[in-house]
Amino acid sequence: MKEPAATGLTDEQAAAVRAKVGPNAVRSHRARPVAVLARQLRSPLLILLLVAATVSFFVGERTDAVVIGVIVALSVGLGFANEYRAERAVEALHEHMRSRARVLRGGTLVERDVIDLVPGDVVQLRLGAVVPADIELAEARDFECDESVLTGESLPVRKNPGDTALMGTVVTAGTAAGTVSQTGAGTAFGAIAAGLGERHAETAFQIGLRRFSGLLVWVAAALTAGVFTTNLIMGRPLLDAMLFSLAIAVGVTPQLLPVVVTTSLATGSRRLTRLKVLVKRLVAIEDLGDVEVLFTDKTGTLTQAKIALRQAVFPDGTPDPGGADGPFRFGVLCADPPGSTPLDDALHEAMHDARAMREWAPENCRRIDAKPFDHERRMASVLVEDLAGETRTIVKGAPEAVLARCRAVPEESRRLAERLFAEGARLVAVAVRQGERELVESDLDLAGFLVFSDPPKPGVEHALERLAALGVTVKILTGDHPAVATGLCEKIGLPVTGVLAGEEIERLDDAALADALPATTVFARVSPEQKARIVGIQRSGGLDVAYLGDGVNDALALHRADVGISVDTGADVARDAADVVLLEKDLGVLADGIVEGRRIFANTIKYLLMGTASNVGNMFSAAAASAVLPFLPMLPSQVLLNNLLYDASQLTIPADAVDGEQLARPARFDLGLIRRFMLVFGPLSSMFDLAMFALLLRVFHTAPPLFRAAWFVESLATQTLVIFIVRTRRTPFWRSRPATALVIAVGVVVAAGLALPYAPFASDLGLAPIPPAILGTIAVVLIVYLALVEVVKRRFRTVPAPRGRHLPPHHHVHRRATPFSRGLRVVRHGLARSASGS
Ligand SMILES: Nc1ncnc2c1ncn2[C@@H]1O[C@H](COP(=O)(O)OP(=O)(O)OP(=O)(O)O)[C@@H](O)[C@H]1O
Ligand SMILES: [Mg+2]
Repeated sequence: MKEPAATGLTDEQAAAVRAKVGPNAVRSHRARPVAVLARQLRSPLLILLLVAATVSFFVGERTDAVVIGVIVALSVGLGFANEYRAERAVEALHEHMRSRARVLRGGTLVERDVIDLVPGDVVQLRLGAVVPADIELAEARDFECDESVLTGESLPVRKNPGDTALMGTVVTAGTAAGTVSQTGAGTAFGAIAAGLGERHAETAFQIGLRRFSGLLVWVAAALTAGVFTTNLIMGRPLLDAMLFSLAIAVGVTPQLLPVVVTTSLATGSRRLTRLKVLVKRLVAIEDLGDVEVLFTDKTGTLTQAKIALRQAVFPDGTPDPGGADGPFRFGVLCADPPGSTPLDDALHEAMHDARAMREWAPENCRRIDAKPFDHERRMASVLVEDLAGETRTIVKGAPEAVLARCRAVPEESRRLAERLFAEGARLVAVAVRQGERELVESDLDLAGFLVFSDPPKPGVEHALERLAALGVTVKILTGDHPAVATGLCEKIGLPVTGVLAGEEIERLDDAALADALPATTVFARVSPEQKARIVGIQRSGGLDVAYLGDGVNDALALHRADVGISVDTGADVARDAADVVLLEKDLGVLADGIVEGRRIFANTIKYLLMGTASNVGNMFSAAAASAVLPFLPMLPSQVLLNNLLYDASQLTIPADAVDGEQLARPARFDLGLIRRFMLVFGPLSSMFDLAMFALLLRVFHTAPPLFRAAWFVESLATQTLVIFIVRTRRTPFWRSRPATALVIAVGVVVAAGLALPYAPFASDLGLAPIPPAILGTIAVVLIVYLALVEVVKRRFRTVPAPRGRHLPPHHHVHRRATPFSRGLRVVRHGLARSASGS
């Protein structure tokens, strides 16, 4: 077996093992061009079409077959380019967000990317961390893991030395260390993640989209079969009938749908990055848009987190000048090293400022023992020995916790604490016990209080107003005192309907707590577990819950929330637990993120409504016309070209602007609405097409090339221009301004369609130039059609979105798997290292 766990592996040994067993990854996030291309070609329709075109090239119409080939290649290229770009965006996100484990390498504790772990590595685990591999525990102190991601069991499981902490589970209590026994795909977690496939999780929205595509597949199948048989009955050549019906089927199916969704998400993530919001998984943007309740911690979100020591006072309230026996000195002696907690940092800062006038120096005291600050106990204590050899336990922490351990607390000190709390100060009590040789935290003497200030952040009021306007309820979960939290709420204009303190929450069972949630704005003096419990109970009530926090004490709640949001400068367990990382801790950018999520949703719906309303209608008309006309209303290649141009005009929809009123509430996918939309607007647009046919045949007596050219232009113009009406619920539609990109794209496409019949290669496409009289007719038909859609769309105005939980299955596995994915860069790095190691 391997050498003792105490020193772990060296980096070279680890690299050698890794060369053999591979990285600790459960999936890969590399954008692979071949895979993306394969996805574009996966459609059986396209393959059938290409086969038919090839056959026709050899036995029949050569130009038509070539044109079909070119158009199919163009649309595959279009889909490929867009989807590949989106995949690259995902890849870039991953490279931003590596997660690190604490591992012993060559006897020293270092941080390494989780995917670099190998069997034999000795790893340390702490509260809130995701277990980075299967780890056989050598030591464990009060250690518990939440294994629900593997077992579904939500109660934490106790782990003792000899047990295995399982990859992907979350440490809910205690600390532990042990040796990695299995990594990556060899773990249970790896097996589950692998079973879900390489690609990211489908959101509820994407599931809805898939159902919707399923619906269209049926429409397409029915249409194709119908068109094919009628065309055969009408005596058209088999190959023509086949090509035509396949082209219609291609026209009906929204091939670009997946592309539009991923492009929307990628565009959204780029915009958010500019706003200093990083999303770890693209789909998290959509989750952001659904947020209904936001829990947030207090420090740094609502306050400036510029915590400064305002004053130190003796128990009777007189100021401490900073002498050797005052609370200030004791507080400094009890502070954890810089960087541990904001309060201690403020103490270090204050000491630095006041250094010159001190007759004592902390260096003159020797630290014999220490219990660092812990969010559960809300206290820190040390045992120190001064130059004279005198020993002293110093305890500092939340006044409730410290005063409970003092032997006699004067009534005036309690009143003093109450008063300071009411003023909104962050307050810490300091108490000492002299003479003992070991650390004793009872029968203390109160030395005084340290009063810290942490002013509200400017701009918070405005951010809260925005969130309220977005329908998001904000609640505070803080380890601080209730009076401080409510005082702050008053200052920043957050109406407080109710306050619950940790002790009271402890006494409530889940049902009672669930009942209390709606009326409670402030949860104070809550422990890390309580934060997570509150988030969990709020979620089980059916609302989408986000949690914003940056401390070690926030990690559990971040894991539990639908959307975990942390801050770049926060504790690393918090950052690892989050889906969204803010580069600046600011509620305002969060509102931007929520808006972005909803914008993407709204734009995708636009694309769907467009596809069903006009595209399907057009294809339907073509099918119907082929049954009554003596010739094909459009050649198969023209159907495809028409569809390609239409698709191209739709590609800018992800960048379109969305009306404010549509962003005000989270929206839910409503298949019913889309179906109704299709049933009303499909026939409506077909009616106009059929009227156009009648005019072309009866009034203008057109020959096939002119007939096809006229209808090509009319159908392209109606189906693309209608976007300006469908994209907004406002009437008249011009009260909503579309994005310039959309206007340009649609304009260019319509112009191109209009120009085609006059192009030198028009006859190759089977089109003839359109005379002015027919152009005029097209314009009239177009205007009447658009006007009618404008009127009818009002009927679709208010459809209350169904609410309720919608997170798809395996959401948590996908989310937990994010850090364990391997990208190009990381793999190369690993190879380079193992090469140099050998
Ligand atoms: N370094 C420290 N030493 C002693 N006591 C501390 C220290 N840091 C915090 N406390 C006490 O513990 C309480 C809870 O702090 P904690 O950091 O758990 O709150 P929190 O939930 O992070 O608060 P917030 O919501 O404001 O971020 C504080 O109000 C304070 O009384
Ligand atoms: Mg905090």
